Amino acid sequence: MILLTSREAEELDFKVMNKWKIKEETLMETAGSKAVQIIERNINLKNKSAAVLCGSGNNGGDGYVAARYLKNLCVDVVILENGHMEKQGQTSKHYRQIAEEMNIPFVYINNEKELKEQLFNKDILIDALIGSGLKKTLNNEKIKLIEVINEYKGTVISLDIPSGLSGTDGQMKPVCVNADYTIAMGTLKRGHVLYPGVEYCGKTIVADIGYPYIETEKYPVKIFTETEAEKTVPKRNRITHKGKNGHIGIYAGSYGMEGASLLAASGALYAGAGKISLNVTEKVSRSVKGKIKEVMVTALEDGEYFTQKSIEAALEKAMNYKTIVLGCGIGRNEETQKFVKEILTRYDGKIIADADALYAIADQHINLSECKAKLILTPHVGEFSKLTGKDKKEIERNRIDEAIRYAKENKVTVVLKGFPTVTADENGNAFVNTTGNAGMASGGSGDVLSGIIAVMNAQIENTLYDTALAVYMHGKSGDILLKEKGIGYTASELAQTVPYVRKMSENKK
Ligand SMILES: NC(=O)C1=CN([C@@H]2O[C@H](COP(=O)(O)OP(=O)(O)OC[C@H]3O[C@@H](n4cnc5c(N)ncnc54)[C@H](OP(=O)(O)O)[C@@H]3O)[C@@H](O)[C@H]2O)[C@@H](O)CC1
Ligand SMILES: [K+]
Repeated sequence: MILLTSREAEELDFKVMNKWKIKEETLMETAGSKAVQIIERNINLKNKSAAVLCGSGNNGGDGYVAARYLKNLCVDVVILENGHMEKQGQTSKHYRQIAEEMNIPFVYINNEKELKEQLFNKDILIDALIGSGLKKTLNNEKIKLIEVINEYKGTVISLDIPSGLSGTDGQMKPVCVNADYTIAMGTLKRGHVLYPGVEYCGKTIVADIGYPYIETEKYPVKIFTETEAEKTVPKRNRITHKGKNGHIGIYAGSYGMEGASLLAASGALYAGAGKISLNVTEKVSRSVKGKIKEVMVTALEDGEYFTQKSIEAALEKAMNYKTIVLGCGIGRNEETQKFVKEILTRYDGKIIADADALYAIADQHINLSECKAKLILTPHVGEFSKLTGKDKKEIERNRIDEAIRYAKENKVTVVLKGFPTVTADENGNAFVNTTGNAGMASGGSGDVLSGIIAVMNAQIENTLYDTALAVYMHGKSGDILLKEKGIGYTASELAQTVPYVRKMSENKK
């Protein structure tokens, strides 16, 4: 499912009207009627009263149409208006006139007091004040109206996007309607899934208003949905064997951080790896050997952390693997960072570079476009800030575009972890993930993810989809655990829940 900025949404409307000759009247009629169908499915409308607050733009136009369908369902409906109604477009005017001819009452709202009076005793408010046409910061008049809406106790349904919320970056300008439901017209906008916008949308439901999919599928940023997971998840036939399901090589852990290597191995194990080899140093091997029976452990060199001494042995072993995980808990010693640099520049397979490997890339100024390996980088915002030299807040404000830019510039796949996690590839395509929860912000969760990504990349053949699927599964495991146990579930449990998620997606294929 595509995810658009407000500008892209505007551009898509324009294309649909001009190239595909679907008229504005048709789009607005469909938007308003679908909205009421969705409302009817979610709320009992019997004996209910509703106010539809319409602005002067096309969002208000959707509101007039919705008011008509509500009236047809015998809802006691009033239309409230605010804004420069004289600049209303022809299509909105047309639907306004129909509502007038149906004797739906109209009230112009001059100030917040009048809005408060009108909302008194109304069960439902349809917010059609401002949609994706929001420009810059709200004026005082609109801010006060939105504050009244946010004190209102009835059910609030925003058409397209809560008024005051930016569809592009999910920021409030500086306030926005706090909706119970948001009915997104045609497509999701970034503001519906980015923080803090996502907290103000309530339940977001997309109304299909008939955009031709050939036009929409061209947009490069998409949500990785359950449907994508079902289509992408690898399916095994009966004659499979462990060699076919991917031999995963993990180079992880150092003295004191042994657990990271085991968690990456658990991620790979429960995601369904064919074989797993865990490569560590002698001192680490003493504590990890035998901890996971299915994992083969090899000590590449003596000591507490990897150094250049074991590069040749590491590269020789790497020839056996389908994908490699590099970096979880390896530490940030200069010698370890040189070990990372040699692997990245000399190995020509697929590497999932995580945690300390990302620090090595930044500290050793490794030129990623010169690396032979096909790289998947999995930074959280702190690591991404280290890689790019950018401020964390700046990255958070623009996490989708930042991930895409970095992936394109460095010819890598990036998994920018956080809320929401963004998986971007070198061609400028990206998936935004909507599974996962705050319980996953705990030690070891990222190590598990690296293992899952390695397996999905070993079992399917499209890096962007494989990686996005792994991110989806990881988050979904967290969602299952949150429901069953609550916050406090562990990274090990996250790994152990992955088979259930995989089964859910496989069964629906
Ligand atoms: N085009 C189509 O075919 C389709 C479009 N569709 C629908 O149209 C919507 C987009 O419509 P749009 O572009 O007309 O803008 P829209 O969101 O109604 O807001 C404009 C008004 O908001 C106000 N306003 C803005 N900024 C402000 C500020 N800072 N401070 C204060 N006020 C501010 C300003 O009003 P004013 O107060 O100046 O009168 C301005 O006129 C879209 O979300 C979807 O619902 C769908 O039906 C599908 C088909
Ligand atoms: K709205």
